[in-house]
Amino acid sequence: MTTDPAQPQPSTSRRPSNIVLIGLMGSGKTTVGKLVAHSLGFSFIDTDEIIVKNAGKPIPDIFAAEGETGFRQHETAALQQLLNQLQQHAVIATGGGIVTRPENLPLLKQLGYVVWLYATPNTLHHRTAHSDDRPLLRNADPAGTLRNLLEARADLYKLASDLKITTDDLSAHDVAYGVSESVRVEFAKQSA
Ligand SMILES: Nc1ncnc2c1ncn2[C@@H]1O[C@H](COP(=O)(O)OP(=O)(O)OP(=O)(O)O)[C@@H](O)[C@H]1O
Ligand SMILES: O=C(O)C1=C[C@@H](O)[C@@H](O)[C@H](O)C1
Ligand SMILES: [Mg+2]
Repeated sequence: MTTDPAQPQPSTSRRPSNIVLIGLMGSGKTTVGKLVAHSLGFSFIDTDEIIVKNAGKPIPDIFAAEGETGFRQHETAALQQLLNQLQQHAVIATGGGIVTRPENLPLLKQLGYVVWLYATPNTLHHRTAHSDDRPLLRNADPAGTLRNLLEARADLYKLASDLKITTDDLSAHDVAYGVSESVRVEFAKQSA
């Protein structure tokens, strides 16, 4: 388990007891998020699911009809919706591009403790190659796209997160265990 807490740790004393997962497509936010929620007895929320429900159509159709800009507007609205109905004890998986709008970064931290699931583009490519439901990877060079997205977003993930977990050599269950144990310690500190 490789974790990297060596980044500025904002005060979390008044933040809700939620876990927010960020990272590129295929980093495991949805898969790991469900496992963490199950193991901690938390509820599970996925911003991609909220967007699909609100828009009444799947993500590729939203991109086709409204472009990436339209999708990003739905994404910010989903975060605002979550903050307006703020829950405790939830695991919130996000979409891979949630950090690309600067106004989303403070919203993520207001929602909870933010964990960046990191993997190399090669790993991400292997994990996403079987599926066609990610519009940004529907092109001739999805591995190159993932490399470019990592380059463009890495600093944003770092800025937005309280903790980074490198997942390349870990099963989804191992990652979930690492997240659960890290947040147990964090939430115990907060309530001390
Ligand atoms: N640590 C892991 N080891 C092996 N496979 C994994 C791991 N984490 C996730 N996967 C697999 O990778 C695929 C993508 O995972 P998942 O959909 O959870 O990613 P995501 O971060 O939610 O992506 P997106 O940003 O597109 O929503 C799934 O098939 C999942 O089972
Ligand atoms: O990384 C991204 O920009 C995306 C990731 C997915 O979770 C979806 O939110 C959508 O396919 C866009
Ligand atoms: Mg997901």
